Amino acid sequence: MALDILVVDDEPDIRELVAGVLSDEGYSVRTAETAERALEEVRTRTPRLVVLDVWLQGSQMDGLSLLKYLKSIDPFLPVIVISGHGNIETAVAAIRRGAYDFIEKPFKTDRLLHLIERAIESAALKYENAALRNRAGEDEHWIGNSQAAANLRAAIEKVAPTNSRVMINGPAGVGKELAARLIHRNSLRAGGPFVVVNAASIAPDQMESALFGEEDPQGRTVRVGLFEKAHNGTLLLDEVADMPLGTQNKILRVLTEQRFQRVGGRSDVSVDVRVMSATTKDLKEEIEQGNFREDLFYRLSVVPLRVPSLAERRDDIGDLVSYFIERISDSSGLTPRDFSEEAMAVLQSMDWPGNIRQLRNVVERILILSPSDSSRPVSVDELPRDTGSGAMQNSKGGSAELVGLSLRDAREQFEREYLALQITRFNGNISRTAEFIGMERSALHRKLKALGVGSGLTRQDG
Ligand SMILES: Nc1ncnc2c1ncn2[C@@H]1O[C@H](COP(=O)(O)OP(=O)(O)OP(=O)(O)O)[C@@H](O)[C@H]1O
Repeated sequence: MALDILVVDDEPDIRELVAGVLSDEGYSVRTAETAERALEEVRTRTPRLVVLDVWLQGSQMDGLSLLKYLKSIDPFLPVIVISGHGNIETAVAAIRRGAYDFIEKPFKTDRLLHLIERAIESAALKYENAALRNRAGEDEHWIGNSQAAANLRAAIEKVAPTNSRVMINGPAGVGKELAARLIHRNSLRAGGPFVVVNAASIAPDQMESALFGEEDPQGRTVRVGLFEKAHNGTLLLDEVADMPLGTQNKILRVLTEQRFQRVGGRSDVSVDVRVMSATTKDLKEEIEQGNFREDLFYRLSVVPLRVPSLAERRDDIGDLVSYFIERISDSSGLTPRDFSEEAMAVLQSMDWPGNIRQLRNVVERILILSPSDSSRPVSVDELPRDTGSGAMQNSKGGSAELVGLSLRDAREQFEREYLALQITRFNGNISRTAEFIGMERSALHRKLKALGVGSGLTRQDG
């Protein structure tokens, strides 16, 4: 996708020369002869780079003020200042106000092109770092060789280069956002931005301003919207079912016309954005209940993709665990450890309601809690018993650890847990416990002793 550059210069020769050279290099170029005209162009769409002559004849607003304004709407927007001979002081002032660099007239076009490349690279790094900071710890690799994972990977590769709108459905933490990211990375828009908006985390009355940006009564941009930030790239509408109905209308319009107006604005902003959506909800049901527009659903769901839950692809758990061990130990310096066969068997028998995100958290927690000198494999005892949402219960509702044990050991373990629970429940009273479980008091005593249960629990014996 051609990068969008705005050239602001009052001298037609320079404007045309620079625009011509940049077009030849494959950039998409807009020009403005005054600061006011530049503002209009920026209003139509925020460019990816601005070449600005700060000495603008015939403009009401001076070049430095224009620069200040550009920086206020996007602090990372690279601006290269052209300065006339003898204007070095102004150029230095421009750098202080956030310009990337300056170039003095007359200049060699090669040098300008070189500067532009460097400025775009440096801005891309800044955007990327900001995105990384927002998403610290996120991975980019698609792990999984199960049939379900392989099918999905094939679908991702197929749909990526098509530019079609994709609707990704699946339970929480299953990798929907990662799937969208991979589609973007494998698409023709890979060089453009990938922007995510989570509809569930934005207040409904802020949604339109977040998506479409905002203008003040003078028509100046006070907020650049996410649609505009995603120009030439991809916008993921995450938790799209939570989008307010009013906003759904407006999105529908953008999808049809690829243009919109900022909140409070009058002029049209035109963008080229591939829109993808993700949802944990059944949108057909949401449509029936009147929460989601059917026409929008069909627009968004040109290609539907379903990401299966982790419980539907247990074969991937081993690979995912190894992957997370490597990633987490690399990024945080924790000592990597293997998992014992029994511990792996336990992980593979869990329900994982929080899916891959939960598995990753469990691995991380185990590595953090590992003794610093431990090189032995992670044992069943080290697995967290409760992960906040009952994950360590397997699908049959049984105790997870039992899966890794022989029948004899499992029976013993079960008896131990069962009796400890009953004794706690009867407040340490052996007689009541014995009566409830249907055992002789003396037999229960013997059993508890043999299993090593109850010494601290038997507070009263009635
Ligand atoms: N196939 C995979 N291989 C490696 N890591 C994965 C895979 N799928 C998901 N992950 C990781 O699991 C975590 C959760 O994934 P992601 O945020 O994409 O899920 P989600 O379905 O979008 O969740 P939510 O519905 O809560 O937004 C992330 O750290 C992601 O990198």
